[in-house]
Amino acid sequence: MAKEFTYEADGEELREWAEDESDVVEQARATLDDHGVSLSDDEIRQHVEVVPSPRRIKSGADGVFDERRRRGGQRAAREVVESGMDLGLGTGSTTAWAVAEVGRLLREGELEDVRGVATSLQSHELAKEAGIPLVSLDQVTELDVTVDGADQYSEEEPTVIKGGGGAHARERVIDAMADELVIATDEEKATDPLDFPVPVEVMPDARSTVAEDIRDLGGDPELRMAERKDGPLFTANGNLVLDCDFGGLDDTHGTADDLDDIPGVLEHGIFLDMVDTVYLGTAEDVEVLRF
Ligand SMILES: O=C(CO)[C@H](O)[C@H](O)COP(=O)(O)O
Repeated sequence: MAKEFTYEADGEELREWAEDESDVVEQARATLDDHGVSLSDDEIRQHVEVVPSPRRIKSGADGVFDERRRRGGQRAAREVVESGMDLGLGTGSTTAWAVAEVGRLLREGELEDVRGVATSLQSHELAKEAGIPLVSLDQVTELDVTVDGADQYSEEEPTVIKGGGGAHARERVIDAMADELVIATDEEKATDPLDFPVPVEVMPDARSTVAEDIRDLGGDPELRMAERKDGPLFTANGNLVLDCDFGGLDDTHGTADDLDDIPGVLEHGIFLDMVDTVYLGTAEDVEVLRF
């Protein structure tokens, strides 16, 4: 978890964040000096909160500190999570705010007896840091709620594309186990038709034949490369990911069925008929859509 300082000076909101508290205090002091405000270190610390660390999140600080994502994730956690629940914890920058918020509510005693099941190592680590008791996926068969994110969202049906973080195989299992699947996302991801390249997890040895089948369907598959490692990205299941650009998805069900039928495809990122509620962070507020 990182640390964030927020303070209002002359009607302006001052914000600083850092991985460590000592760094954020130093940055805050410099910013306050620029605004002619003098606070002691202890006073600064009173304006410091625990926030998700961008370190392990693909979209980095820009994604994590996007106000719309913060708003959508936090509000979803506050409104749907209740004491006693078993909770699926999604992956990505938006759900990171939901996980952090559940942790805060547990620390402050507003929630109790919540157990989380993580959709990825990223959300597992974050939940651990946030103080959410975790159980492994094979210890549960049902969940009350899963709060997950989306790479793109269409109100038609409603449908989401997932897998930008490469966690969509495990996300599908945990999303499907929940009585209620809540998607926390932001207005920029809402579009119709969906045109985000569909992440397809494939058996490593089958990547060429699967790519050929995807081209026959009209898609343009691109092997996802790792960052800070030579070669492709391997998922938590030891597989590869083909990001498949179909242009606009005019027939989402048809494309999903076609991908399901390709031997060697472990999972794709088109999630149909699963979403119950969407928390869409907007510039000023959060739009809640129930299906
Ligand atoms: O599907 C996912 C990971 O596999 C994420 O939920 C999706 O990439 C959205 O992430 P973010 O909220 O950071 O935009």
